Amino acid sequence: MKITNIRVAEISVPLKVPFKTALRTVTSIEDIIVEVHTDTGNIGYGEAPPTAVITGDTKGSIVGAINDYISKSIMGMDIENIEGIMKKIDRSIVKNTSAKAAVDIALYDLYGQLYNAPLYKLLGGHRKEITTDITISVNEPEEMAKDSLDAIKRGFKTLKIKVGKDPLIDIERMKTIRKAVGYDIKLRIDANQGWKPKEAVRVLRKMEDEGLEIEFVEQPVEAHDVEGLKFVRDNVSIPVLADESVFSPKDALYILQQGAADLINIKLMKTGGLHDALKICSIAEIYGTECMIGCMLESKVSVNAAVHLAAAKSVITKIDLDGPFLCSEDTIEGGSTFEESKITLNDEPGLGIKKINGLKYLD
Ligand SMILES: C[C@H](N)C(=O)N[C@H](CCC(=O)O)C(=O)O
Ligand SMILES: [Mg+2]
Repeated sequence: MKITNIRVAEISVPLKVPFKTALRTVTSIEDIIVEVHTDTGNIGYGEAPPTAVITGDTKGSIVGAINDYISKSIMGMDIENIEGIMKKIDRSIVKNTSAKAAVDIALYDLYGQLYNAPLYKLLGGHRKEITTDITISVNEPEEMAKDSLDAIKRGFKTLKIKVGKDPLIDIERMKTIRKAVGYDIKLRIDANQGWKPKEAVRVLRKMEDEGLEIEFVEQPVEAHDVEGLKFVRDNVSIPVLADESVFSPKDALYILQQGAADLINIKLMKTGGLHDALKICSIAEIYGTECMIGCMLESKVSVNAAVHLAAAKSVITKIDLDGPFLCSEDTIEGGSTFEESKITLNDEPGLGIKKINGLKYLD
């Protein structure tokens, strides 16, 4: 099965409500879709979101990296040699992890098709169903409490609450939400780098003293501030999860060697796809550290790849794959089924994606 063509397209899907974090506000998913075509007529699908504030990747840079560097480096190669292909991609251009992820995902889709097996079975086959949280955007406390109750009505039992805007209001946000939802619902928080280390310790200790039962705090301080992350971890009881601080397997190793986090958030758009995400799983296992699998604002294509990884690997114990639940429409036929908080895998080869509607090709 040899690579004969790589096409890129745009997909646009409005969100149900604006997605707001300490870093940005977004109203629709505007992602790049990749199709890898082969001499056997098979097509592998991938996706990349332009999350400039986190990965540095824009739509233009994703398309340029794929067309001008990645595609050229692997054209004509055999899918059977996935290891060789991944080495070529890695050496074709530095950084550009979202572009690399889109192509990597499409190639793993083809790898599954080549061996007529669903990807999660090739990668480990640990389970067939996973349960995700859903994100509550950062807003005024009352509005967030209402959004939380709405999410619970939709069937979600774990909420990921965005904070990191203003420390005092963040405490108010969590008090109001906990009061509204009670104690049967798990609350995890994501500050998206919004606090300074000492500020984070003050806010989190207050949340502990108030008995708010926070499952973990995600990325309390700036991405580069590993020392600050460790300071937070050493001074609060709430477990600390590293998100923006960990892109590559090397980053994961460094964070764990420094003892700077209790948990690692793996996102395919940070690792450059499944190939390096698998390495983080192995590193985390060696350190006895559990992982979360997360996503950016992605639709069902790349989230499906993350679903397959999560289903394959037992070290991934926390799931934040709510991208498709945030979308107002589903333009993708096939793949895993997203119902309430449950994501169920099917046994179609690869990712099982049949067709993507509404694509605007860029060639
Ligand atoms: C969508 C997911 N639940 C999430 O919250 N991801 C963010 C980054 C999303 C973005 O800004 O595109 C995160 O975990 O930081
Ligand atoms: Mg995060």
